[in-house]
Amino acid sequence: MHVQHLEKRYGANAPAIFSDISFTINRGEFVCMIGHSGCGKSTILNILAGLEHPTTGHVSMNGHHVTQPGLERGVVFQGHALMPWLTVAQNVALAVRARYPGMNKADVTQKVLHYLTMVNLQDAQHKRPSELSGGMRQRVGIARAFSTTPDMLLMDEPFGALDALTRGVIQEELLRICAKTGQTVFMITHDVDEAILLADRLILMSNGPQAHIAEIVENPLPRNRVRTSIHHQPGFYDLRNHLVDFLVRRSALASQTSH
Ligand SMILES: Nc1ncnc2c1ncn2[C@@H]1O[C@H](COP(=O)(O)OP(=O)(O)OP(=O)(O)O)[C@@H](O)[C@H]1O
Repeated sequence: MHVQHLEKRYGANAPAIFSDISFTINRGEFVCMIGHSGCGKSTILNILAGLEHPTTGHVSMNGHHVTQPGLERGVVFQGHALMPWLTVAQNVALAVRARYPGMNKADVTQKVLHYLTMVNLQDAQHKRPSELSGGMRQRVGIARAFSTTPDMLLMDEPFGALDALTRGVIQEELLRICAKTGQTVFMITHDVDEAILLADRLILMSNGPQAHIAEIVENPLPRNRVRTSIHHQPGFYDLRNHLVDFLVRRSALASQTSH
């Protein structure tokens, strides 16, 4: 996916929320975007999803301009966006059938159960979203996105509402899936440790308004990262300090110098 010179303004005379946002996401790569609230991360993700349009600039994937949502791009939102009248299993099945129209019923059911088990919701498959906690609903949204095996997974703070234990399990599952399938991912997170564990590359945004990309950092830690031992790996604390220092100090400086 190529992202070129994105700028977003709400109103002709309004200041840009962000400008000149350009980056590439290579096939099989896991890219995280980090930045303070309001710098436009969700808006950028929505543009990559085709749900919003930039004021200027464009996004292309597999040689086509992204202008609308597509099944080859799976989105996990902060809010889960489930159909309230369908059960958990039916919500996931709906997505699987949309993505694979010819798949037989038994295969759909098996796929649904596989991804619900991944997020530990196999026992809740016949419940409706209103009967679930917020974290459980979020896990259904994650299972639904994974179940469609999209070319690119777009995730806007997908684990923010989860308890630490579930979060860890799903992070590890995500790493496993990515290693196995070469899944391409663009993810927004506020969590520095999560970004270091998951991302091959980190895009650091300056503060808004008129936010821009302050820095793109390659993760120097090798790809076989493991959550429980990553902090013992050489280079972990250097990277962590660099990111925390950016968020605490340099993100605001980067924004001032751009004005
Ligand atoms: N429809 C809209 N009209 C006007 N301003 C908007 C609209 N949507 C978003 N904004 C503004 O654009 C800016 C960026 O919003 P966005 O949600 O993309 O930021 P974010 O970095 O994802 O924040 P957070 O981390 O809090 O989710 C904010 O200042 C927001 O108020």
